[in-house]
Amino acid sequence: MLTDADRLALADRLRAAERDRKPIPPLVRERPDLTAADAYAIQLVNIRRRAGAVVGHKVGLSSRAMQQMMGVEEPDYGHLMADMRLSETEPADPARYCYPRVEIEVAFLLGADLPGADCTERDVLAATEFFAPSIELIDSRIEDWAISLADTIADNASSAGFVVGAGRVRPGEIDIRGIDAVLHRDGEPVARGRSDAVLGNPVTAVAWLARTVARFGVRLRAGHLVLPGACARAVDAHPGSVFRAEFTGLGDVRLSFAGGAGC
Ligand SMILES: C[C@H](O)CC(=O)C(=O)O
Repeated sequence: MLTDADRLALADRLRAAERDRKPIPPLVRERPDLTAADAYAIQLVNIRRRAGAVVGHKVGLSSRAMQQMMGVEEPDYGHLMADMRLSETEPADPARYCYPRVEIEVAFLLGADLPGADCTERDVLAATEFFAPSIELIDSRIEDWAISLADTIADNASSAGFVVGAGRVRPGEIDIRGIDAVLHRDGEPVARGRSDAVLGNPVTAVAWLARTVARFGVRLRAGHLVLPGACARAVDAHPGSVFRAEFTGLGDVRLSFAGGAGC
């Protein structure tokens, strides 16, 4: 376990990397003793420093496709902040990111608080008001995406932004395990997946999240958004990229990037 001062120093480095868009070497290279508990504490230091509200949470690395892509074997979570919300109509500025990638996810919009340590899949379905189509923009403040589990946890689960499409479907109106999703970049299909790629059922990922955040004194609240994890590989975004994702039964969602230079 790191000391509070060690954690603060690593949080400072990640914060500067994000602010200056200058990625840093993996934290575990310098601190091989960095644990997941240290990393969540570092994540929280930087979340508390940010202006604006927490509007939800994300689960990362909950599908085999993403675990294989990142070389990490277990899920983690991060915070979604109000200023991470992107627009379907306003292009995102690629210069704000280091190595932006786009993922397709079925979003959960919570209509009631979830229980913590005992949360079940039944609780998740009861508390979910709507499912919606979404895209998560992930980014790494660690050089070349060379992340270990602890690196990505400390770096807010590599989250950078999200956009939710207009479609809204209530649980009970759709088989949440059988939603097919396809991501198009510049008109070409570049990734496909099915919602059950996420831990067999995205509802399972949200129940896992509720139980896991409870260990850190956090609850998933009514009005919050939960992204349960990508159901397909993430795809690189470039200046000028235009993405559209289609979800059977849920509708579509778009995200585009302005032209210009990233870091
Ligand atoms: C590295 C990211 O957490 C991946 C992610 O967002 C996902 O798997 O979903």
